[in-house]
Amino acid sequence: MLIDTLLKARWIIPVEPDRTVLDNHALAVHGGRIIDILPIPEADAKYQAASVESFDRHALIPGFVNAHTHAAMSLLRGVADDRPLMEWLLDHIWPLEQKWVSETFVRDGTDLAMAEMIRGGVTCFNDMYFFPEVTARQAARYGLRAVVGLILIDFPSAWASGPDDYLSKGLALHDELRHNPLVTAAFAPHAPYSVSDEPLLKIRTLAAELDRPIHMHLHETRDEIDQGRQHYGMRPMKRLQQLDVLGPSFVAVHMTQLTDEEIAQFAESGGSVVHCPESNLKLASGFCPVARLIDAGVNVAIGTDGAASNNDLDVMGEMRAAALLAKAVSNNAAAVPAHTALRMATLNGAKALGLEADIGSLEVGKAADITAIRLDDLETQPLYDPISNVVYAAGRHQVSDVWVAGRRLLKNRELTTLDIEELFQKTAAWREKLTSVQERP
Ligand SMILES: CSC[C@H]1O[C@@H](n2cnc3c(O)ncnc32)[C@H](O)[C@@H]1O
Ligand SMILES: [Zn+2]
Repeated sequence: MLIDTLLKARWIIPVEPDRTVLDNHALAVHGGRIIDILPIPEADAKYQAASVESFDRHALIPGFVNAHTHAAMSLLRGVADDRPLMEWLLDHIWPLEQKWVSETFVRDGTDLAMAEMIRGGVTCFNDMYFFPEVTARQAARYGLRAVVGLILIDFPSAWASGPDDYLSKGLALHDELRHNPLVTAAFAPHAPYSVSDEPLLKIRTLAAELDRPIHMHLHETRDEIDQGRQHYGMRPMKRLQQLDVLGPSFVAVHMTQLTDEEIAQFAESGGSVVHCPESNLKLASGFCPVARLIDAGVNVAIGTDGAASNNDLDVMGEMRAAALLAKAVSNNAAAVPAHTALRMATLNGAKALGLEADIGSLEVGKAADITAIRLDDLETQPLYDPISNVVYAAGRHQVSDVWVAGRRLLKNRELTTLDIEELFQKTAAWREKLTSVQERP
């Protein structure tokens, strides 16, 4: 049988259904999907392929899913380090965004972020930022899978004049994306302290009607809980419960402040949590109780948050940090073992975004969203257990190749769709602009 591509690999780590690692197997890819997984000799006998590639020192794994980011904020990397969330946001980031965010800012920032993510093995990102139609257009243009946030925040921005305008622009974008094979939409109300009840109720209804996830920052810091108590007389999660916003399509980002009762209630709701360990550490927001959430049955995925709070978009780094932190926080070295961490960074992200039928694991019928990781480097030798080395030893510099829907976006560490020199030039120009403007009397 003639197919598009045969990818032969020393190891294939499918993630689903279990911890199995396939030795010397091949992935048969046709029409952007995995149509077969079989031992190399059988693959050679069964398929003729337009392209045959051998990854004899590599593991092929499902592409990473960055389940929470603000891609365009890569242009703000390092502008306001070493501050707690509210000071960072209110005194630095929001004033900068009010001044600089535009269609071109989002285009150039998203391109930079996508280049970084592709080189880090990410094949899908869940974004929340202004001008989401620009993020959607750039993702489709350069071949990365994305879920773009139909954002809503109570205050006006360069993108929308107020809650109703955010909603109508979001709905128009959702309509535009209906038949897009790579880019879909999720409702993205910013946070409990920045979105009032009325728009939240509208989002609840629309999300149910259109069968879209609701992606929101929640219980990020102690300040957020205190503010919720003062303004609404209750903790933010309770308010969302009362508004009936929680449910299986709800994606709560951060969740560092949780009582045992809230963990049980969130598990009962069927929602997902996106854990962003490095952003939580850097902003000193707190620790997400990942092991307790997983024990309660919650689907926990992994996100980087934006490059202004992290300051990178390295999902492999987050995956490792998530595994290590979970052990320290739960005082249990067995918490979040390597395969669980890998699953959080792939399949659980896909589940949170409602994309698990299509991506998140290497299975027949799923899209060919694949990442190749070199395991013959100094840093990844000796090798006893490929999953251990992928999670605990390898880093994003070992990512050699990346495919999304069968299209190769990274070839032996070279980006195939984005021009790196152009990215450097545009990024330098933004840095110049942001730093050269001084207030004159
Ligand atoms: C409405 S667009 C998204 C909005 O979120 C801001 N943001 C970035 N990181 C965080 C975070 O960790 N917590 C809360 N808000 C964050 C970003 O600057 C945009 O204004
Ligand atoms: Zn965020």
